Amino acid sequence: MAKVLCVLYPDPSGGYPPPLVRDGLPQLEHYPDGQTLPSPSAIDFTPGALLGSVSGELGLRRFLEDAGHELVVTADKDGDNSEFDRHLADADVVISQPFWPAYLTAERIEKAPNLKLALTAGIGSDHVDLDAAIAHGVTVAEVTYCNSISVAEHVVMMILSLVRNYLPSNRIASEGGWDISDCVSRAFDLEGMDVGTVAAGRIGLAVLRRLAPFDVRLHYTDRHRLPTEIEQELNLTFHESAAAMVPHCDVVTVNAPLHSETRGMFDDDLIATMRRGAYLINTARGLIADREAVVRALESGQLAGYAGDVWYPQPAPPDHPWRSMPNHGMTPHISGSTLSAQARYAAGTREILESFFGGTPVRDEYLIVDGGKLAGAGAHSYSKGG
Ligand SMILES: NC(=O)C1=CN([C@@H]2O[C@H](COP(=O)(O)OP(=O)(O)OC[C@H]3O[C@@H](n4cnc5c(N)ncnc54)[C@H](O)[C@@H]3O)[C@@H](O)[C@H]2O)C=CC1
Repeated sequence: MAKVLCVLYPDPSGGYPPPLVRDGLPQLEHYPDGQTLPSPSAIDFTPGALLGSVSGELGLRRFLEDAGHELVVTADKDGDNSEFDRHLADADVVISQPFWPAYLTAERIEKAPNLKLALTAGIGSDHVDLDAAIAHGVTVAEVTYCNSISVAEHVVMMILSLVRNYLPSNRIASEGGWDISDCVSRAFDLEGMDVGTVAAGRIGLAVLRRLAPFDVRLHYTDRHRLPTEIEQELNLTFHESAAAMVPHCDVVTVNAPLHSETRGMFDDDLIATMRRGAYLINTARGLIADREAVVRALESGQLAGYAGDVWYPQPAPPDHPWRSMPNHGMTPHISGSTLSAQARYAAGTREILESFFGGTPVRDEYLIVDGGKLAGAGAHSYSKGG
């Protein structure tokens, strides 16, 4: 029987469970491109409940224990003496969410001789050293599409928040003020702007689709070009690279995975080629943007705003400069962990575990690494040497 080690974020400060805000969730039929929603044999949780924190256990305990497996759930993931490290030594499966990532470094994979499956309850498996997983025959899988739309909605929210100067204006209202000049001296309409996405995969394309009605000019770059019908439908301008695209944009949104081609992409040099006063929204991964370059660009006014929810490391230390830089709209890593998304990725996690323990193939679109190489969604969207 297997040992499943699951790393989740801590419970709410007010205790678990938090009060239910709404009754149930809307029913979806399938994902926008027709991909089937997660399809485990059953679920042992109420959709809409908080599943991603330690006491939520992704709704997995009954299913795993009934099958005779051991489930260990912890939030204690960093440092050599962490509970994660102690249990990793004999774990068969590690489950982690990108919001509170258990960094599966090459050293940690080395110390986990039984490890066969690293499962991301969410999307984005860069917290796993994929080269080490390839070398050690560890399968890496994630719940592809589970929160792509959640993030796309967040991106649209952040673009509007920055361009319209929403957050400072809300603060002024909350603090009893009525300083209209202070609110509007950084506020613009999005209409007529050039908006570009680095990557037009599930999230990037969903952002483009959601922004089209705002009467903006839409741009994208991706290593896979979109079908001509979609380019025509959304009136998209394709660019060969991010470097070719960003000088033409007022707003840039980053929706690519973190790997060797994207690490540190938004550095001083690339940001210097952006329009003065451009906005950069990064909900992909913190390390795609150079931490200090972003701060410098906001301080000089080269960027009018930066927003996102991804940092490095996570959780970010209290003195991380992105917490205090000017004109930012940062949040903790939350966009892909709405209660709606949690229901999908908890179900998808169970689906992957059912395949893994049942000896049937994990859906190809869920695979990042398998059989000692990049596979499925991983072969499409990642490069080795991340
Ligand atoms: N903030 C959050 O809560 C979340 C963040 N994410 C991040 O967003 C990423 C993308 O997610 P999806 O759109 O669902 O994945 P996806 O696999 O559908 O799309 C990724 C796209 O990136 C493109 N790409 C890869 N390398 C590139 C490069 N060097 N230049 C240009 N394009 C490149 C791929 O061709 C693909 O079209 C994830 O890998 C993850 O890092 C995903 C979900 C939640």
